[in-house]
Amino acid sequence: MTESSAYTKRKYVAQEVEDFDNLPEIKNIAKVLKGRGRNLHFVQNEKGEQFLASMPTKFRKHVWVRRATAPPVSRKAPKAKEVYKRSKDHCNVGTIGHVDHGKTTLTAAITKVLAEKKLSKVKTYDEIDNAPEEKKRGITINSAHVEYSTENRHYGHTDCPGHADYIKNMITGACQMDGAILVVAATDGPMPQTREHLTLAKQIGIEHVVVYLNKADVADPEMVELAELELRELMTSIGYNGDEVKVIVGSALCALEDKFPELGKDSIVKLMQTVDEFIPTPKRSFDFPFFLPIEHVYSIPGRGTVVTGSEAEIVGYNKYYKTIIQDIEMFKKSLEEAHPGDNCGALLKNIKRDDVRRGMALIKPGSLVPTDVIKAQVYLLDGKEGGRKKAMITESQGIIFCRTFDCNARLDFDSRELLMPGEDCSMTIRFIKPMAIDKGSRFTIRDGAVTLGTGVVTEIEQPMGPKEREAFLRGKTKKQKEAQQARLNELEEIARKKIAEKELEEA
Ligand SMILES: Nc1nc2c(ncn2[C@@H]2O[C@H](COP(=O)(O)OP(=O)(O)OP(=O)(O)O)[C@@H](O)[C@H]2O)c(=O)[nH]1
Repeated sequence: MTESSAYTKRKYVAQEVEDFDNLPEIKNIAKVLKGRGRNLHFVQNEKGEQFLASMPTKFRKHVWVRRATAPPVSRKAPKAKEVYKRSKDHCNVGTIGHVDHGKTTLTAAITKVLAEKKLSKVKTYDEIDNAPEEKKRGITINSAHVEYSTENRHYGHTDCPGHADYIKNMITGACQMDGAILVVAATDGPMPQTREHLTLAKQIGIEHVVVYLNKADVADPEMVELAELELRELMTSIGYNGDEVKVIVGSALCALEDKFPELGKDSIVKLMQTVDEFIPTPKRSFDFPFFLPIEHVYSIPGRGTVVTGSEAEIVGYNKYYKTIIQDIEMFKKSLEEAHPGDNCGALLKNIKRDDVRRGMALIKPGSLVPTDVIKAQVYLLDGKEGGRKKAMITESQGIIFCRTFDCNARLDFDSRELLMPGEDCSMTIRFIKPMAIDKGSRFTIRDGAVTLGTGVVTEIEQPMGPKEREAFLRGKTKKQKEAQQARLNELEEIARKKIAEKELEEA
């Protein structure tokens, strides 16, 4: 084959990759390419298949693509898409826990063990953690979605990242869960992200957690016992019933490698029996208009029913688009109708990839007016619960995480200036952009790497008018800032004294 014949000219649509938040693996490659005057682009062919290609910085619509990197063109008629059959109740679970404690290994092991009963397709460790399909489509690679069934239920399983840097993705992943499998390595016992993931799971509203005490193949019985004891204590301190929680001891790696069945395969069978028994299928509400929070091309559990051909609106981050739902898929199977709790993807008419971002919501037209002002009841975590030891002062800034969105906001307390750790109060929260949020939504407030508190929306207020918004975004004048700083110093002093007194009392 000559060099020139290795290229094909086709009308591919290319779009530069700009957001690397969920593509850390290619971020460095993109940097190197940039130095050479080339950029990474998502390229889409006539069939809608997407892949990544490096191209000169300038955007071009007609691109030369190496044959090897272009998707193979099948001469056969395309296979009819499998249809999702609703023969069992559907439940969303997932693995949470500290980095390297074995979440992905366990996810792979569950699919392997259930595949022996033809209840799942085997997903290897690499398929889950490397998700080439996801990379190709330019969606998140940090939390992976797999499906499997037991005799009783069909499961959507989200494997969350454990690393502290990816907490944002963990929150999005955990929002989809009706119950969680907490993975703890018996060799380490509970670690910082074990606590953080549990705290966040509790705040998001995950009431049912089953524990898999992993790596029992390399931990001696005393270590396993100690890890279990520490974990039960930790869970109690976070508000779970640590004494009653179900703990399954085993080794995901042994299950994956077909070694020591009593530690491996048998523990996975026991784990899934426990999940079946102790994580109840939530009652789904069909009465509300549909609301699907967007996580790139995936949607996470919503309410109401979505039918293909439905008109819909995309709202959030001060954007509004009208669209039509052309197709719905769940785990690559076609759905006629999406039900609340389905982990589905929707194909939307006349919507460009860049129009939509994580955190927006696909809703029934007119069912929700996005707002930038809400009233909420907020609880400030104390140090023992994974929060800060510091008090929070009115007019503080924070990042609000709600379903799949995160947005900067200002917190103005109602009728007080100080909120001590362990206390709660009502407040008005102003977002920097109108967001898709409704009464009763639960959210988490974070500041950098720390979870500050948790809240629930009590009222949806009218969005700010243009003048109010402009003033809000402009911030305070120099004089106002100086006056505020002086008051802040006074309040911080009061808070310090209060905390010192409390610590003295406790001692
Ligand atoms: N000995 C032993 N090693 C295990 C076991 N389970 C997982 N591992 C190893 O632990 C390491 C981390 O496993 P992962 O499954 O990637 O951990 P993770 O929790 O998914 O990690 P993150 O997704 O990065 O948070 C890998 O080298 C696994 O082979 C086990 O049961 N026994």
